[in-house]
Amino acid sequence: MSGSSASLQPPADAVKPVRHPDAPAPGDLLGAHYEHCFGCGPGQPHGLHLEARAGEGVALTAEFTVQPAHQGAPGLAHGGVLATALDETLGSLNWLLRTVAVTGRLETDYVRPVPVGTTLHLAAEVTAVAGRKIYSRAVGRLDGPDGPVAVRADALFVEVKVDHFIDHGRPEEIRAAMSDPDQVRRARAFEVNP
Ligand SMILES: CCCCCCCCCCCCCCCC(=O)SCCNC(=O)CCNC(=O)[C@H](O)C(C)(C)COP(=O)(O)OP(=O)(O)OC[C@H]1O[C@@H](n2cnc3c(N)ncnc32)[C@H](O)[C@@H]1OP(=O)(O)O
Repeated sequence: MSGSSASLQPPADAVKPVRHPDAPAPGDLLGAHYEHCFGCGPGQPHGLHLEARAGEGVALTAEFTVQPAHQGAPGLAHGGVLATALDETLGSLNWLLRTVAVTGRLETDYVRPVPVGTTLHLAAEVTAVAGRKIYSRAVGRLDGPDGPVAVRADALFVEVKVDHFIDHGRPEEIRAAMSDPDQVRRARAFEVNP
């Protein structure tokens, strides 16, 4: 079962997550954090184009429709693509904390196959925070927000400085992200680690 490994159990000194006062209002779309992100970027032709919407507290919902480009077995979503959808959904939670963080660990359960053409309805929440470590979980359902569970994940994200991307990313993409005219994406990339 996802989340069963010791490193996904919050330590005793973990605290409840605190929604940032400037987090998007419940119901608001979060938008993409980067034009070319495979998970959420509008400029990524075969990407997931996942759309996340803020919920109450440090929780959100997201939707992703499985396209023919996302197949593994004929007519079925590739498991890695489903893990990406979970990862992207969980990663989007960090915007509600106004924290930049990257996935350290992601554990997934695949419960039901997900056919091409299906819209996966995802729901995710941060469960605990301990220093730089952010613990979260997500579930993806078929046929609607209350439909049968297809996938589940537990994750540990680790807070990083923007330098993480500048030090490790390719200069051309970093430059492009820095000059992105989209103000929301720039805010998500650069205004969270003052
Ligand atoms: C200029 C342009 C800007 C653009 C701005 C864009 C902003 C928005 C981008 C977001 C993108 C979203 C997209 C979706 C989310 C991804 O997919 S992110 C991409 C996939 N993830 C990665 O590439 C991460 C690669 N790994 C790393 O860089 C490093 O291992 C990490 C995770 C930063 C940790 O390294 P570190 O900073 O040296 O921290 P470290 O001291 O090792 O660990 C800190 C704590 O975390 C624990 N930990 C670390 N890794 C693990 C693990 N794998 N398992 C368990 N515990 C762990 C450690 O045990 C430690 O615990 P404590 O000792 O404090 O109790």
